[in-house]
Amino acid sequence: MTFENTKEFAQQLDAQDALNKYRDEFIFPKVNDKNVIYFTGNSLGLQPKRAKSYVDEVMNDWANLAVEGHFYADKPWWDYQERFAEPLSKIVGALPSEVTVMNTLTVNLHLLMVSFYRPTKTRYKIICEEKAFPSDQYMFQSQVHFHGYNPEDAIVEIKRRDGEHNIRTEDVLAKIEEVGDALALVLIGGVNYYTGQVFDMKTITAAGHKAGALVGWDLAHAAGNIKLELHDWNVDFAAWCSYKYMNSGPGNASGCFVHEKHHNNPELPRFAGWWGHNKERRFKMEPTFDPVHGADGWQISNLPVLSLAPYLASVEMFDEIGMDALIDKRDRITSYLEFILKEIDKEVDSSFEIITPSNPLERGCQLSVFLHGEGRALFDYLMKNGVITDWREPNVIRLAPVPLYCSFEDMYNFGQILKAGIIK
Ligand SMILES: Cc1ncc(COP(=O)(O)O)c(C=O)c1O
Ligand SMILES: Nc1c(O)cccc1C(=O)C[C@H](N)C(=O)O
Repeated sequence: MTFENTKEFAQQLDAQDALNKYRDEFIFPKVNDKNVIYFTGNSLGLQPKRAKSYVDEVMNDWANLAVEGHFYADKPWWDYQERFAEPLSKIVGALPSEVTVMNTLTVNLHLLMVSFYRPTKTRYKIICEEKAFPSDQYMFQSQVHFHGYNPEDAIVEIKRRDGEHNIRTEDVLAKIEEVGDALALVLIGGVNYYTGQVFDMKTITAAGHKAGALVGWDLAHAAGNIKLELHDWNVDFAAWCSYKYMNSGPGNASGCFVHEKHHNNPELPRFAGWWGHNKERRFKMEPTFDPVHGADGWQISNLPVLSLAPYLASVEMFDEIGMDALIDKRDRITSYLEFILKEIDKEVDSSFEIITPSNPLERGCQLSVFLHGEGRALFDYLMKNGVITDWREPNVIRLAPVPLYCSFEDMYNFGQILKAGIIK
């Protein structure tokens, strides 16, 4: 499709966009009395207007029913998480029994490592990506220490080639083969937080299995952003946070995936708690743990229903729209933003380098831009002028035009503000 850098053209794209009406479902912060152009849904999604009524419902049930709310609320609290199974399974490409919601992302990765990182004297290495999100690096290091291994030896990072911003699939596959019999686990961010690169999860999962390892994915930047087929790709486990593309609110609950092939394995260790115990018998207060079938069997504590409420509101909105429609708009709006950036780059005496892959199959909605000719002053200018983006050292701004609430006109307006900020 050929694009034009004009307001009229952007407005025409908005008029043709079936998702444009969802923009009105979100609350935008204002700068100078105008809605901001929000590019940081990859860090914290905007608040869906309908989230408040879901939270109010729990607050009212608590006020009116108190402890009885566990069983007699309209949405009883004791199995509140089961409402997520259907919609969430469609978002991540899983069976309903393979997903659950609980805890937070790094906590869940640690808990899943209990089951899926079981190093032996000879097979103990973990393959991850170079410059993984710091929390993942700390998680790896502490897990490896916990098992008595040396992180420098046990953690194998896949490097970028000199002068390249993204990791090549062929290099991941070569590293898996090289580590071979020593490889216990492959665990990579499905979408890299810094560059927005999408990894070929299907191919990498198959290669990990071929080497005799297990394969998990950190889907913080993938869930609700890209098409996932976790069940069909035969992924062993995965976890994600819900506060980014799934708009559930700051620090909110995480989601987990455990492939059904692991559900009935009595050998698999896990850290247990009463919320993972046989649902029908949970309140019989029995002494021996009998896990619920499926990913719910990894639950530990009774759930923070107040925080699940906005997550449920959001997941139901995804269910209404469907990932295919979302991804269709995502590709159009991301390509339009890419076009705008290139147009502005031609018009000004500066130089931007988009370090995210240009192939739509290798990216979600994030474009990470290296500002060669500009520095932090440009980022500050954008923020002051109502463009909410984020700055990552040394010189990168990340722009995520989230298809649920960003408009094509936002992209055009952003280009004009960017140009004024550079010429100034
Ligand atoms: C890839 C990745 N992993 C882990 C985290 C940490 O998540 P949490 O603080 O919810 O554990 C984040 C985001 O903060 C992330 O982007
Ligand atoms: N969760 C965050 C927070 O509470 C404060 C600041 C940033 C975050 C983030 O989520 C960062 C995000 N994972 C990233 O990709 O940079």
